[in-house]
Amino acid sequence: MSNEDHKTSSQDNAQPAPAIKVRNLENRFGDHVVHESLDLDLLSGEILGVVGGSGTGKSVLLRSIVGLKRPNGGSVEVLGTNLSELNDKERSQIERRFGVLFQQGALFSSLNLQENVALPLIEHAKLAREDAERLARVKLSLVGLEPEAALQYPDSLSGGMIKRAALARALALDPDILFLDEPTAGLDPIGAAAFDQLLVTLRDALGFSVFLVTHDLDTLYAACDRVAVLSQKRVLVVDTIDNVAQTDDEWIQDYFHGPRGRAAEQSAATSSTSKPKE
Ligand SMILES: Nc1ncnc2c1ncn2[C@@H]1O[C@H](COP(=O)(O)OP(=O)(O)OP(=O)(O)O)[C@@H](O)[C@H]1O
Repeated sequence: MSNEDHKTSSQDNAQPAPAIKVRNLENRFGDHVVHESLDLDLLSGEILGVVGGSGTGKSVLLRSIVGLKRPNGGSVEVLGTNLSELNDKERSQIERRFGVLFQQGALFSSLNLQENVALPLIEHAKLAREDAERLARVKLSLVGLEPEAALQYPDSLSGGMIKRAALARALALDPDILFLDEPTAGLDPIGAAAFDQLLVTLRDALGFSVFLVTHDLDTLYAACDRVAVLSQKRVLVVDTIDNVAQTDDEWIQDYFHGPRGRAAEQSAATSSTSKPKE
């Protein structure tokens, strides 16, 4: 079944152009085909959760959209522009509209937090160091870090603080689209829930779109407007979580209706604060 078959009825009504439109995507490494005829839209302003079994190509999909892997076929349109038709300069202009947070956080350990967040502002926005660091402190407070954290180094911080700082850096250039690869991996459940809530709050306030690769069922329930499941080299289904969970597929049934899935569903049902707006 294609993505088109799974559109919710609200999507059939007038919708803004998708932030990202992936069509017929193919990715392979040698003979190993990872994606084939993969279609997916990231709707403007939505938080889309991308899930699938290990090795189904979630990270490769993210990397091929943000320009870290050139697809072997198909097209990726970002904000109405087909990436394959751009020269290097045009492409880097589009890529500046992306914020990316990888699983490891990837902060520079030799720089304190404000220097880490200031770096893209100095390198890409060409701000003077003092202005960049002032703006970096604003970004750090936006993600809920206290002013004292600005001068701390990554090694002295908790996992949750590092994720927040990495998020502040991903937001440094006011991106239109935020890409997150397993943002809650390694966080305790309370830290992970706080991160999910922060993501929803920032999306509501700033209006960016979010492409979020995750294994975290709680994140899917708490933060995602829609969920895309990767399987058999393509997107098997993309829809609201409730509709996805009803899809007749062995992996989906195990994932959503196994013990962890039931616990996440129950926790989402009893939570009064974390559900994003439809
Ligand atoms: N640079 C690479 N060279 C060769 N094969 C690769 C490379 N990157 C990824 N792959 C392969 O592509 C497939 C998809 O990898 P990917 O990391 O996207 O999976 P994933 O769905 O994100 O998995 P996980 O949930 O375990 O992180 C895997 O079989 C992986 O081994």
